[in-house]
Amino acid sequence: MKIRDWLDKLDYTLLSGSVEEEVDEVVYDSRKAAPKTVFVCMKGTKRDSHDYIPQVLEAGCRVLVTERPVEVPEGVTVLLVKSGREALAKLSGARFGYPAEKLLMIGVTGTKGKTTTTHMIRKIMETAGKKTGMIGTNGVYIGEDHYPTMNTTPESYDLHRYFAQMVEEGCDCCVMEVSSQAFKMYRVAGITFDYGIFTNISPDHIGPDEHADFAEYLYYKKQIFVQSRFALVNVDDEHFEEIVKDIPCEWAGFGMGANATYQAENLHYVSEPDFVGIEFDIRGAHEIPVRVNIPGKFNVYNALSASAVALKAGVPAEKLQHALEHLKIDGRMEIVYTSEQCCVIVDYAHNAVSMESLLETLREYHPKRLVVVFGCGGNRSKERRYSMGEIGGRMADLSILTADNSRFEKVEDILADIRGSIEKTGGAFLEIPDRREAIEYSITHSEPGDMIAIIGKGHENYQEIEGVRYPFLDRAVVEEVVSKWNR
Ligand SMILES: CC(=O)N[C@H]1[C@@H](OP(=O)(O)OP(=O)(O)OC[C@H]2O[C@@H](n3ccc(=O)[nH]c3=O)[C@H](O)[C@@H]2O)O[C@H](CO)[C@@H](O)[C@@H]1O[C@H](C)C(=O)N[C@@H](C)C(=O)N[C@H](CCC(=O)O)C(=O)O
Ligand SMILES: Nc1ncnc2c1ncn2[C@@H]1O[C@H](COP(=O)(O)OP(=O)(O)OP(=O)(O)O)[C@@H](O)[C@H]1O
Repeated sequence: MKIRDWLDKLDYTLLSGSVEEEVDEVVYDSRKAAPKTVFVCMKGTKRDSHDYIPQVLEAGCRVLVTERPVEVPEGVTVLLVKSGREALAKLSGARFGYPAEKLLMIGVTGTKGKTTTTHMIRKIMETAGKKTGMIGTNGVYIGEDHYPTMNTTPESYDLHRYFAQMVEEGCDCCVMEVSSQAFKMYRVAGITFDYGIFTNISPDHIGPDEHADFAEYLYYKKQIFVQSRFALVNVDDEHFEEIVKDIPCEWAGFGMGANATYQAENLHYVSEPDFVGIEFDIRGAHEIPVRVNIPGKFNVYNALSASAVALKAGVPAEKLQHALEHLKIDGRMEIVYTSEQCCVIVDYAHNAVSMESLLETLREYHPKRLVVVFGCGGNRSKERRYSMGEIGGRMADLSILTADNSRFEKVEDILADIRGSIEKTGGAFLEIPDRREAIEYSITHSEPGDMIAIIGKGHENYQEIEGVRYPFLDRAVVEEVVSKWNR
């Protein structure tokens, strides 16, 4: 392979050397440089990898992609580009033979609901016999294999590597979460999504190393429209008009509003001993009644957009109905136990906005008592402790305060911060610093008809204490407690 073979989508200026140089790999970490690799330099948020060029050349690399002219020994090939990250994305696509073009690509962006919606789409597609790879916060799923990832949307090189693996393993489809940060950092540059979903937007991810302000956050989220053939947009979002302003692709709306092409009507909250979820009718472009096996009004939106994509992709209504009725998503409104006595839900809600919407939606099921077990992470903003404490006190019948990744702080100190705000509300609360004991207490002291929400960690399978991650999975603890308690 010659570097020339990977340059068809790249805008570059050849500063030295030759495009006839032999190559066999693209790398963006100097520690992986070797003979026949192309090293792509970029200015990161912490380091500028142009600084590693001497080590890279030492390791035998002969082709560099740089954002500025650099001094190199004669014969070294230097390709000058505007953005190293964008170049990495384009080169990686070429390196793996553009695997995304061989898959039905579905991208999901938005402040909330990305993980849930991608899981729903995968379940529906697989029920319809379409093998589907998935990439997002919970990791990468290809067939029975699962790979953890550092970011919601991994770096472009890794994305193309996973797409190639999906193609190799016979996937028809790939559904992935696309964070606004991914658009900003060109992780998905050059990819066209057959369907792009915009779930919703609210102020989040604004601050150092993320977005300067809400306008920038919205701008990057809207890139989904630039890169999609067809988009689905939440018509009920507070910012709907801004979202669809100057939208460059074909699109349809989903939501409860009459202007939605995929509209939800006749919504019912179902709470039966063996089924807790939502029922509604999809109206508009189709007329299909569905039952979704996870509770929460916001899951109507997640299920609607997932259904819209599936229906557009030709999935039969009965497959869609079957998939939604038998859903289970790790750590997202996951019903771990349900009986006449109580219903235990594990959810990832870990900030005030998601905690509030979660408790609000669980209230609609009219539980005898709504009990919430939660804590807050250590060495993070204290504001979260005050706001989550206030919401627990105001919206739950009982809050059980406990550990949640205390990191280098004492759990008791974190709980004291939460206590400060919960006390002001007059809401009932208990402090049980050990998370296992807190979960156990919530179940063994339940009253018939209780709904217990264990929140904050969702799918995370560890507790982070003083720099060490100890195995801990809320779901497993609930299952253990319930089996002991039922004996
Ligand atoms: C702020 C940010 O997004 N940073 C991302 C970025 O890292 P960076 O630019 O800071 O990297 P850097 O450490 O400065 O290094 C620059 C370059 O030097 C190279 N290097 C480094 C060391 C060395 O010895 N040799 C070398 O060549 C690195 O490989 C890199 O190419 O590129 C890395 C590789 O792709 C990402 O893992 C990293 O995400 C960090 C971990 C992060 O926290 N990102 C968050 C903000 C994020 O992306 N979040 C969204 C989710 C948001 C949501 O929930 O909606 C996500 O998609 O995960
Ligand atoms: N459509 C939605 N609107 C509002 N809240 C939602 C929605 N879907 C899920 N949630 C709530 O937000 C939490 C996170 O959901 P999910 O993981 O699906 O979103 P995400 O976009 O992937 O979020 P994150 O970027 O934090 O990983 C859920 O646990 C639930 O409490």
